[in-house]
Order: sequence, then structure tokens, then C-alpha cells
Amino acid sequence: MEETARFILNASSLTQQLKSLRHRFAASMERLPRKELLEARNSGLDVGTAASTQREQQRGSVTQIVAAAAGRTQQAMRCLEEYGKLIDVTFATEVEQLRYQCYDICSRLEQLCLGSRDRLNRLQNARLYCLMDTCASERKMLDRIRSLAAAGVDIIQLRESSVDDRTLWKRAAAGTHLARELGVLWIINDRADIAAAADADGVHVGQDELPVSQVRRIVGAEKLIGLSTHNIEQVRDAVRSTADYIGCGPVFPGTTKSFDEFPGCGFLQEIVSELNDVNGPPPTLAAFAIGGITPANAARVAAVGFGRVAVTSALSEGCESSNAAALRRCLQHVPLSTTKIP
Ligand SMILES: Cc1ncc(COP(=O)(O)OP(=O)(O)O)c(N)n1
Ligand SMILES: Cc1ncsc1CCOP(=O)(O)O
Ligand SMILES: [Mg+2]
Repeated sequence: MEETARFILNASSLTQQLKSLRHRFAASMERLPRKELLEARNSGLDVGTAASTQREQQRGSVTQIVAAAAGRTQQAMRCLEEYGKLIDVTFATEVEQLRYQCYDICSRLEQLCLGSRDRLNRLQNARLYCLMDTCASERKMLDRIRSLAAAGVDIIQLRESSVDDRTLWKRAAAGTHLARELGVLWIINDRADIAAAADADGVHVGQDELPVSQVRRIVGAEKLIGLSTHNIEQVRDAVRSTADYIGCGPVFPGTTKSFDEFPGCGFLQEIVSELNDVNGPPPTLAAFAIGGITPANAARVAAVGFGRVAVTSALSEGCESSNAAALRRCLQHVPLSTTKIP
């Protein structure tokens, strides 16, 4: 459990709590006579070593490993507590206290594993991603989120650089609550600090912002991290990082952001080959095509094997519903690359 908290989830406070529990447990164990404990260890004569069930041999995910470890730890503590009463009552009382603390920590750890799994599952199935700004007021922003969710958008990104941090955080936090209620993923552009403070589902960063390794330190393991990529080397770096998805483009010129160069559909095709290459890196990333994508050109994106798009203008106010449906129709037959779920 400590390895999961530390190396997989990067959950520092949980790692600290598990470590402290382990140390306090070791201190309690010192109450027992070490020599007798060592002498009692005799695997050769242990009738239980051959007894193993098929279930014990199967672990399908890190979450299952954690659940099994939590169960074993709690059972072991209960056992030590009960038999300990025959040897040293103080030992038994200490283990009882540790067992209760262990319940809380294990439950938090399992929830963390399940939470990140749920987000990754939703990301895995996402096809439509919309970028929006903070709108003129919080009420207008929430209405817009409702319209996008009703139109069938899977992910919404709050992309805004012209408001103060306090306003951005407030809008981000209000969006978190509504998006959770509506079942859409809520991502904050550029700002890992705001994403963490607002408890959003994740953060999207570009090549000039904080590197993914640093973003991960800020947002923790359970949040999604998206990274913009403009060439195949950046895609390869993203696969090696702990990013969960990539934005790929710009594909076509658009009105939201101007660019000097357009890697275009050729780049998308390269990504599809790279992520599906059985000899190459495992297909661990969800990839969204971005830049000037509309219902009129989405078929060209789908034709190269991209089943996910991120758009701004194509889903602007008033045309959410019809354009989302049109984009979906273009993309729906493209199989989605699999994302790795811990
Ligand atoms: C899904 C998605 N893909 C790409 C981008 C672009 O990010 P970036 O290159 O950092 O540019 P800005 O959006 O910050 O101007 C994105 N935001 N979302
Ligand atoms: C933020 C960003 N990054 C690459 S293209 C783009 C703009 C996407 O908006 P639109 O779909 O209107 O081109
Ligand atoms: Mg950016």
C-alpha cells in the first residue's frame, strides 16, 4: 500500500501516514519476545504453505492489489490483537488502535485508486472536448456548461487568461461542482495550481508551461493531465511522461488562436501509426485533434483514424447541440485507442 501511495499515486500525506503506521506497528511488535518469534517461524512444518486459492493468483489492477493488501493487513492486525491478549495486554491495545487508523488510511487509499480509475475510464470513452472561457458571469458560465453537457460534450476545458486569479479560481470551483453533477470531465487550462485548488478533474498544459513531472507534483496522481503536442517527438515524450492525454495540432487554421505552422492531418496520421505500432510504445494515451475543427472538416480527421476532437468555435454559444451531433456522427465509427488504466 505504501508503494502504491508513494510511487503510483504520488500521494504524499497518505504515504507519510502509512509510513508512520508501519513504524508504530514495528514499535509495538518490539513488545513481543523476538527470539520466540524467530523460533516459531518454521515453514518446513507449516501445514498452510500449500494452501492457495486461484483468486490469490489473480490481480487485474493496482486497485485490486491495494484492496487485497488492505484486507490482509486488517485481518493480520485483528489476529495479532486477539492472540496478543494472551501475551501482553498493552501490545493488544496498541494494535487495536493501529487497526482503527489502518481502516481509515486503507479506505482513503482505495478511494483514491478508484477515483483516478473512474476519471480514466471516462477519458477512455471521450470523443468530444470543448474549450470555453469564464464568460461574463458565473451564472452565464454555468449555463454554458449545462448546454455543452446537454449537447453530449464529454470534456470541458476552462481556458482563460484575462481574469484575475481569484475570479478564475471561483469560476473553476463552481465549474467543478456542476461538471461533477452533470458527469462531464472538467479541465483547467495552463494552471495546475488553480486545478488543484478548485478540485477540477485535471489540467491541460502546453509545451511552454510547467513540464508534466512538475504538474503531477502539484495536482497529485488522481487528476488528469493533458499535454499539447505539435510534432511526433513531443508525442513520444508525452507517452513516456505521466500525461493522460494529448492535444494534437493545430490541424486547420481557425479563429480562436493564430499559428505560423500547421502540422495538419499528416501529423495526426503519424500519431495513429505511432500509438498503434505494436513494436513501439504502448498505446497509453488518448489523443485529441485540435485546431479549426468543424463539422465540415471533421471527416478528414476521422479518415486518418482520429476519433477524438477538441474544439472551441465549432461549439460556440447557440450551436452546441447541432454541431456536437454533427461532429459525433463524423467520429463515431473510428475506434478509440486504449488508455492504460492502473
Ligand atoms: C485539448 C487541448 N489541446 C491543446 C491545447 C493548447 O494548449 P497550449 O498549446 O498550451 O495553448 P493554450 O491553450 O494555452 O493557448 C489546449 N488548450 N487544449
Ligand atoms: C487552444 C488551441 N490550441 C491549438 S488550436 C487551439 C484553438 C482551438 O479552437 P478552435 O476549435 O476554435 O480552432
Ligand atoms: Mg497553454
